[in-house]
Amino acid sequence: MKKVLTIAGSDCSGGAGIQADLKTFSAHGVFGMSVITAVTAQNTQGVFAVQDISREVIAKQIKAIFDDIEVDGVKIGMVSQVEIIQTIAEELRRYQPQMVVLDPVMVSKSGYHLLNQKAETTLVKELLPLALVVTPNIPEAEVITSLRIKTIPEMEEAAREIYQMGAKNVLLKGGHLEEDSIDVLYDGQEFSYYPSPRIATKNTHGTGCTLSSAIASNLALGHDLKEAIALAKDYITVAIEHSLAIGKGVGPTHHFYTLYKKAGLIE
Ligand SMILES: Nc1ncnc2c1ncn2[C@@H]1O[C@H](COP(=O)(O)OP(=O)(O)O)[C@@H](O)[C@H]1O
Ligand SMILES: Cc1ncc(COP(=O)(O)O)c(N)n1
Repeated sequence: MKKVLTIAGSDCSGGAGIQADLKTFSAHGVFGMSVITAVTAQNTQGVFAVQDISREVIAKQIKAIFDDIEVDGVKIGMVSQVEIIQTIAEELRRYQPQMVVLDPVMVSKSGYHLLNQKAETTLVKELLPLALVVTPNIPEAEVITSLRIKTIPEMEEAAREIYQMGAKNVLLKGGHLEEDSIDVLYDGQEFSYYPSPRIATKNTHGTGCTLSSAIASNLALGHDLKEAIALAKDYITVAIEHSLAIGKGVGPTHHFYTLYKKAGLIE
């Protein structure tokens, strides 16, 4: 069985972060592992508190996994602050995993800064070069590049800029566009496009976490990057189509729709 690791924050309400990542890994038939960087108190309505985990304990979690287990894929999500980013970067430089997907989580859908703003440049400097692909959403790409992004050509321009900052591949996600939800990949040579019609739902809590974990799973399973992204895009589209009206705010996506359907557990 392939083994995939998420390095991210805990979302107690189960829609985003570590919890979304582990559900995504399970739905892909890979063995999920987690290094927890922070514990958040959040739900579908907002983020109410964050307790960062100490850099020592983060480093020891990474060491405990890599010293013992062969890791086939890594996804990085919420990393909070400068010291935590430096610790993760140091450990990854030591163990050198090849299949790293970096989701540069900055602000929650409810507007809470999950990444200290002082750490934005550290994230780019330290983690971007270690990743095979970085998956910013439009607001994150705007922070990284200082560009304003509203159209596909503007997404292409931003993806080029992020590539020039040291990313091997840039997948700029289009969930925040007004029209269809088109994700744009730039590999330094050409653009590839992953379109889907916009699904009319407010329940998109954890979509970015889920997409990056699905890409990491597909890479671990042996797919090349373009294939891994295409399959992950299909997975997130089904997960949003069947998203769950749980809680009073922005509900989570459905990780197991296809599996449950095949098993006859849902109509
Ligand atoms: N309403 C929607 N309909 C269809 N796809 C969507 C929708 N919202 C987001 N997506 C897709 O979900 C994934 C996550 O995108 P996005 O919402 O931009 O990321 P984030 O959760 O980091 O803000 C992308 O593949 C995007 O195209
Ligand atoms: C612990 C944690 N990590 C990440 C997100 C971003 O979630 P989204 O994918 O909805 O932007 C979150 N809300 N909480």
